[in-house]
Amino acid sequence: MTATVKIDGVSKRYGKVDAVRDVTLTLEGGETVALVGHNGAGKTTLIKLMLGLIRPTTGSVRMLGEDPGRGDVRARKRLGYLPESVSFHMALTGRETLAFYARLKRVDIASIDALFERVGLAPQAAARPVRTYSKGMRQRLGLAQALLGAPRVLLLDEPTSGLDPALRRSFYDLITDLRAGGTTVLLSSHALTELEDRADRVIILNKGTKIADGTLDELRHIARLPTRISARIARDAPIPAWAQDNGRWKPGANGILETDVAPEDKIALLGAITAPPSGLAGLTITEPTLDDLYAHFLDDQEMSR
Ligand SMILES: Nc1ncnc2c1ncn2[C@@H]1O[C@H](COP(=O)(O)OP(=O)(O)OP(=O)(O)O)[C@@H](O)[C@H]1O
Repeated sequence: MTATVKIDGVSKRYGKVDAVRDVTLTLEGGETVALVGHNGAGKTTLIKLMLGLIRPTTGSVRMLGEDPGRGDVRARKRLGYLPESVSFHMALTGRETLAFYARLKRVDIASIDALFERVGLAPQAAARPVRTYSKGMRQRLGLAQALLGAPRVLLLDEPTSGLDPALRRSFYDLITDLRAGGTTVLLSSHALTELEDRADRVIILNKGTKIADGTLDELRHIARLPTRISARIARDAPIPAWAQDNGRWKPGANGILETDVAPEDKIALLGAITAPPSGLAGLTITEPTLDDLYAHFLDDQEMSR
């Protein structure tokens, strides 16, 4: 993989507000990365720095090897951006809107029909004024705009907010195709649950500082949060020896026994309870979710202040 985005020691200060503080990160080609953080954590500021819309107070930003702040059109063409709230001219049709952005980006207008198809906007819809569009259709048009010129880096700010589940699914299918084609996709979002299976890597920002960066497995490894094991014993089986350890197992609903186990003890415990005769009728293993990890890293940072 090759690095497409390199941010080195970047800070951005607005008056007395440190919107981004000393952030260093690298994104690779073909990687889908989730950028998560509370409101005001600095996500949009970081994206604007990557686009060259604002300049860092200190540090350097390199997008595809170039400084995005130089405003070089060729370099910009290879970046795609979907802002948090897309606002289009309501009187223009979808096709006119996309043609306008294609001209701005100096992209061949002949490519826009394929883009409409790619984001799932029918030709009849493309011929209608944007004011008649639903929120989902506007978001699709926004995505088509971001995809103009087949960017190698795509920066999407809250791309699925307000979309229904079917639209979200088709949105993520598109992201999967882009990832396969080698595009770097950065998704800024609050929707942690839906990102869990979609992002290769998660970056957590808090108050402008990067507090975690890794795959879900890496973050789980660092956080050392316990895994929950829920075991159901077969009704007609005698109570197995392992289930008699009242210090470990707590009774849950419907006769299920539950315990939280530390990462280093998990395999040994699973081996012990599944060894025949286990008496088990069911077993559920729940790893810490992205929500749990997010809360953990935020607490950790607050405690170390
Ligand atoms: N142009 C600006 N002038 C002054 N302060 C700003 C400006 N832009 C952002 N900030 C401040 O910088 C901090 C980070 O804002 P930013 O918009 O980057 O956060 P965010 O993580 O994108 O939040 P949200 O999830 O609410 O969109 C906030 O305290 C915000 O008020």
